[in-house]
Amino acid sequence: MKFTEELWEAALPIYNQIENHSFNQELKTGILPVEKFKFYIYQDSLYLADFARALATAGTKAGGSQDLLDFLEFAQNAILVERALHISYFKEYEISHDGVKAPGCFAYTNYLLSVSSFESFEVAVAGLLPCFWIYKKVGDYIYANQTKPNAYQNWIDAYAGEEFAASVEKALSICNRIAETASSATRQKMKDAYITASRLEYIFWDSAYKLEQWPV
Ligand SMILES: Cc1ncc(CN)c(N)n1
Repeated sequence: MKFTEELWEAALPIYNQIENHSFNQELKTGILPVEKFKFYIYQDSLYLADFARALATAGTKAGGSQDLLDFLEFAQNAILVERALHISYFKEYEISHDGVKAPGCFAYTNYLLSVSSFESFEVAVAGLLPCFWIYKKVGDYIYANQTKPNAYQNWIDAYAGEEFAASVEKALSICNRIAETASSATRQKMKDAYITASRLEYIFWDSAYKLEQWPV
């Protein structure tokens, strides 16, 4: 069994909750209230800036230059490709640029920055993997089951698309390769990091659905 298959099995209950979350169910049928989508897009724009930093930081820990290049390319895509999608939504929905990270976004980005800064390349890669893989799975699921026409079609197409799929395949293959030579203690830490990030993915959707705010 590939290591990533073990990861998938370990976090499957969390993934199922993400797929069934009202945010994704309503995105799928296009009935998600626009104010929740706007909240999500704004939070995600804050998320992507730190996600890119975490990817670049993880890359500096890679043993080989190809892995470094791949992580730098992932970081670049997070800013140039995923952000481009956000920019069009910022215009369409007139989303303003002022605001702070909600608690869910704050927790998730801080985790990614911390795992990429203070853990090994192996653990950092596993901690960053849900950002790729869960989005791909959610994108594919929504694409296959969506109600058409759907107000959120561009978002759905981006994460169910081939360009994103190629990055996900690359991240999965790096993770499998480095897990092969990792000790069992490191593999356990990789699994823990993967599960933590998967939980934070759930929290991020949930935060958007609830329009989560800090206590005042
Ligand atoms: C919260 C979150 N996680 C993952 C992705 C996909 N890179 C994203 N755009 N936002």
